[in-house]
Amino acid sequence: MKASEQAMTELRSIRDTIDNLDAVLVGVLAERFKATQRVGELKALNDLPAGDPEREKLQIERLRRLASEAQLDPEFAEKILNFIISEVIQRHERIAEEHRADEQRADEHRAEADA
Ligand SMILES: C=C(O[C@@H]1C=C(C(=O)O)C=C[C@H]1O)C(=O)O
Repeated sequence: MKASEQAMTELRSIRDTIDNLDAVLVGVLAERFKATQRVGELKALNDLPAGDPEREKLQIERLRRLASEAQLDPEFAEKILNFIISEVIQRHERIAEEHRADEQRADEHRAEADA
């Protein structure tokens, strides 16, 4: 096999691995967002704040440690986690707003029924 053919074979094989890993990433992210969706509902139902900076601090410390152990740049790992968490917090704020709007509609209904 020519050197370039060998390189192309290896390139295709590595790209297959990358495609499989991307599929795993999407699956893991989807599971994570399902879990955080439920957290958002629990927070909305119990009037808890969308964000929890204390918890985030511990998560970032832990993720940076895990990243270092896995030879992944901890700065990069922190950036990714912060990006995901800020999306989660926005979603929690939206869930809380929707919950408040539902409550308000229910109050208005009750007031109309009592009138
Ligand atoms: C999911 C939560 O809500 C927010 C999002 C977090 C996350 O995506 O990991 C962590 C803390 C909170 O700011 C939580 O409080 O556990």
